[in-house]
Order: sequence, then C-alpha cells, then structure tokens
Amino acid sequence: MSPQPISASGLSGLPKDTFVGGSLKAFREDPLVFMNELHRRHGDYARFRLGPQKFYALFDPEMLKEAMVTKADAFSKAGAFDEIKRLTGEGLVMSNGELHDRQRRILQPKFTRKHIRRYGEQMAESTQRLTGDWVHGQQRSLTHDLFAITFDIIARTMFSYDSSEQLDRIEKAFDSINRIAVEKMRTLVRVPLFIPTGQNREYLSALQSLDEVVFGIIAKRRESADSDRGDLLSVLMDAVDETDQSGMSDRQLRDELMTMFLAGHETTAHTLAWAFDFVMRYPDVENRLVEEWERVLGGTPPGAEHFNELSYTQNVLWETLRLRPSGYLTGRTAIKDTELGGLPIKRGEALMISPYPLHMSSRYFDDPEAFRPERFENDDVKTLPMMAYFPFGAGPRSCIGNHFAMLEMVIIFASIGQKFRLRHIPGHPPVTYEALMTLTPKGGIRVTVERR
Ligand code: HEM
Repeated sequence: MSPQPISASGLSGLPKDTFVGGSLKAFREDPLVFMNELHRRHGDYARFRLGPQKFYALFDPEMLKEAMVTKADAFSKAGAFDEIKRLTGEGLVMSNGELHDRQRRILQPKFTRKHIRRYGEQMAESTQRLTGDWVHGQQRSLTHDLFAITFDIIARTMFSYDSSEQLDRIEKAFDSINRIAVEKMRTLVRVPLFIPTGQNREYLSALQSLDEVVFGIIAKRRESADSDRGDLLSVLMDAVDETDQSGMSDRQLRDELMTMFLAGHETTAHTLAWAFDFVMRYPDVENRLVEEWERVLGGTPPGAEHFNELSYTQNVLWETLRLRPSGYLTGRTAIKDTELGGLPIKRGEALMISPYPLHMSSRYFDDPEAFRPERFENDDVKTLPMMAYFPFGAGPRSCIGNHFAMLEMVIIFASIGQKFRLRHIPGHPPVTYEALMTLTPKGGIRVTVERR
C-alpha cells in the first residue's frame, strides 16, 4: 500500500494552546491528512477553529476514553455534523439525551452477538443471489456490487424489505445526499435549502426519494395483517413509551429506519471494497485466505457457524479497518464545562475525533503503514490502550451494529472469495480515498472476476 502523503496547507506551526487560523481550507481539502498533521505537529491534542466554532482534536487514548466513555454525558452529538440530521432526523446516530438512551435500550437486544447470528443465513443468501450472474472474465464495478449486497441485507434483515426494484434509485439518492451533505458541512456559508439552486434541488429530490421508500415500508407494515415479522421494524413498532404508553410516531420510525439504512450499508460495503483492494495487492494474504476458506468451508457457503473458525478472514477485516476506518470522523459538543486529561473544555466547544491518526501511529503499531493482518493474531493488540484502536467507536455512542457488521463482512468476503479471484482491470489507477460520510474508494473500484 502506498502511504497517504502528509501535507496540509493552512496549518501554522503554532503551539497547541493557540487557536490555529486558516484550518478550514486544510480540513476541506482532506480531513484525514488534516487530523494526521495536527497530531504530528501538536501531539496529544490540538485546538483550532473552523469559522466561529472552536474545536479540540484529541489524539491521546486517555483523553479520548474520557470524552467517549467515562465523561460521555458531558457531550452531545449536536454541532458540526448537524447536516446529517436532515437525513437521519432523530434516529439513533444523531439523537441525544433521553431520546437516545430510550431508543438505544429498545434496539440494543436486537444487536447482541447472539441475536445477530440468526441473520447469517440471509447474509449468505443475499450474497449468493447477487453474485449468481457473475461470469468468468467479466469486468464489474465492485463498489456497486457491494452496495447492492449490503443494502439488500440490511433491508431484508431489519425491515423484511425487498429493495431490488428500487435499488438504482436508492443508490443514486444516497450518492447525491452523501456528496452534497459533506460539501455543505465543510462550507461556512451555506445556501439555504429553500433557494432553488441546482444542488439544492438535487438534494431535496434525493431526500424525497428516500422518504418515499421509508414511509412506504412503514405504511405497508401498518396495513399488513401480519404486522409482527420478528424484525427490527416490528420491535420499533411494538415499543411503547414507559411514561405515557404511546407508540413511536411515523416520524420517529422513519428516522430510525433511515438511520439504519445509512449507518448499516455504506460502512460495510466500503470496508469490504478496501479489503478486496488490499487482497488484490497482497498475494500472500490472498493465499492464506484461500487456504482458510478451503479448510474451514470445504466448498460449502459460509454461515454464522463458521464465524469463529474464519479467524484470518476476521483479521484481514480488522487490519482493513485499521488502515481504512470507514467511520473515520465523528464529533461531540460539550453541553457543560468539563475537563479532559486536566484540560478545561467549555460548554459549546467541540471535539473532533478520528481513529485514523492513532491507527497510523508507530507508538501503537509496528510499521503502521504496512498491511499486516497477522498483527491481530498475537496478544499485542489486546495490550494496547483502549482507545488506540477504535474503528467502531466506544462508550454509550459506540457502533450498535459492530457484531452485525463483522458477521456480515466475514460472510460476504468469504462467499465471494471462495468462488472468485478478483483482479483490478488493466490500467486501473491505484485506489485512493475520498473522505465523504464514510471513507470511500474514489471513483469506485473496477475488477475482473475469475472463477477459482
Ligand atoms: C464496518 C462497518 C461499520 C463501521 C466501521 C461503523 C462505525 C461506527 C462508529 C465509529 C460509530 C460511532 C460514531 C460516534 O462515536 O459518533 C457508529 C455508530 C453507529 N453505527 Fe456503525 N459502523 C459500521 C456498521 C454498522 C452497521 C452494520 C450498523 C447497523 C446495522 C450500524 C449502526 C450504527 C448506529 C445506529 C450507530 C449510532 C449508535 C449510537 O449513537 O447509539 N453500524 N458506527
């Protein structure tokens, strides 16, 4: 893998307790390079300003643990990432306070390691069906295929919804929203949505397309005689408020569905795309994977029962998440005055948090730029400080879908890999990233598929 260059314009070499001006340009150019550079220049934390907002970027595992775990109640997720709320509303990713705690309590039991095992069969079935027409020697868009598979899985397992007829429309809508929302979040002066610019019209029409899909799912379920399907939608629809015994409004249901769709497909699709990209570049890793798939699966499709034994497959994914953490950036805003590692943080000040600079630090990882799944085989990783490696976040706002994601990725990766060898199409440029809502392979990845 070629290391990403470290350079960022607009950063001055001021001491970390000075608010750095001119950060917006560097942040807009590439937030990952920006965060790495802050870490390299300032060490454990840095202070900077994006427009009027003061931020702290944290790189010290202890400070991160305080911010995300032990003092999590001093922070909310409002603030710089509010644009995402247009899509997810008050769903789990962006809600705060009591509403978040209640919704998390309702949803959590459906995401335990034990519970998600039941989705293994559907994960395998979707992968088999959607790769069923792959032909030896054919060129395909890997990123599109992985979108189709992961979306099919989240839609069927969570909401018993067959998305096949709407898939192109949904993919296009998510793509538009992703690009436009990220651009808006990185701009200080945003053109209000009621002004009919071309970009605003595209944004609103994409939001409307997704709303139609999601409200359609809810309406159909409300009409259905057989409304209890045992899926996540049934759990949400059956939940009643402890205080007034009311059920969830269609709006809250819409927000939770939209949140699961958003959080639950692109993160896994892109991690898998990066994993295949690494495997195509590292033949030794591919050989070890093929050996494991033959030994553990012996030609049968993978399922939840194989998960533990597919340990090298898991390690390839853990290593991919280290170098390409799809949830590469998050934020918090202090809702009261507090301290992190003795550093005072005032109410209204914000935190910018990325696992990437820690994942790339030689303090925690030997030869950090090398793709070496073996590093997850020994106990070294277990002895790292808690927040030196955190692709799924930590604390009360950690990823609720982490077990779902790992099982899904292992099944998709092994299902495709045991049957097909993927090769970059000749002349394919090295894949670089685009820091959108998740860490996205820029321009997609095109491959030739060969039957093994
Ligand atoms: C490789 C796959 C995935 C990665 C890397 C990932 C990463 C993350 C991270 C870092 C967070 C925490 C963000 C923060 O601290 O602000 C998060 C939260 C969340 N993730 Fe994931 N995620 C993945 C897959 C999934 C899947 C498959 C689902 C759903 C099935 C999901 C649903 C959620 C939800 C609902 C939250 C918000 C939790 C809360 O605030 O209570 N994620 N994810």
